[in-house]
Amino acid sequence: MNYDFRDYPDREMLAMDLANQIAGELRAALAHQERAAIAVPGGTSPGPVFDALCAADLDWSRVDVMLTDERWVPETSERSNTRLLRERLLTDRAAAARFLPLYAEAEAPEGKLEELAADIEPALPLAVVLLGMGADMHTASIFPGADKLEEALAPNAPILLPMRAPGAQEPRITLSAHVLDGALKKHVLVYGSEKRDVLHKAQGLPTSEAPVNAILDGAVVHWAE
Ligand SMILES: O=C1O[C@H](COP(=O)(O)O)[C@@H](O)[C@H](O)[C@H]1O
Repeated sequence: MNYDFRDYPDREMLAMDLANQIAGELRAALAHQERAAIAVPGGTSPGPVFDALCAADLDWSRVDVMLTDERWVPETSERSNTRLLRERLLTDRAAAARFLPLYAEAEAPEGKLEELAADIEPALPLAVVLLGMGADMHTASIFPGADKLEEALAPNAPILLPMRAPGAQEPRITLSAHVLDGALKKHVLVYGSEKRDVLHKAQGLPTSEAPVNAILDGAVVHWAE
């Protein structure tokens, strides 16, 4: 597994620097293609990166923004990744971007998979992906022990999968590993010594135990305490 590990003095510097890198990569993609797609995580880590990225000076009207994964909850829920995205990324200059949702009102993700994937397919491959990682080595909503883990890691996986896992409070929907790994530029955001050690321990483990390994090759890991 070959990835670049960047260690920052603090989270604020990481957020500014990472947002600048991503903005540069989106600009570069837009210089030679009509549209560029970016997938970003939810959870507790990416908010400050979104706060910096939303002000980036680039042609957001040609950018497709999607989540790497979503919890199957409405936007009114505090746990909605879409809500975080709308509040912290799809604002300021980035309000001009096109949002491709991973949630639609339905009891369970299964009923909406095809509809949601149909909108995402023309936007692929991703120009940029930003991923998070849980302390259990999950990334996006590809969890160890999940019901559709093997399918999500398969090279011929569909774009989207529903996912239920012991480590997840609610049903999830996730981009598959090959869609995430197929991004031209891959970034992983990790805070704190516990997750740094977890990432280190993931080295050499099979992707079934450490799903994050499925996307690490060629990625840049951005870390701050
Ligand atoms: O549930 C999720 O968790 C991961 C990690 O989140 P964090 O709060 O530990 O940063 C996140 O990357 C994913 O998008 C989210 O749905």
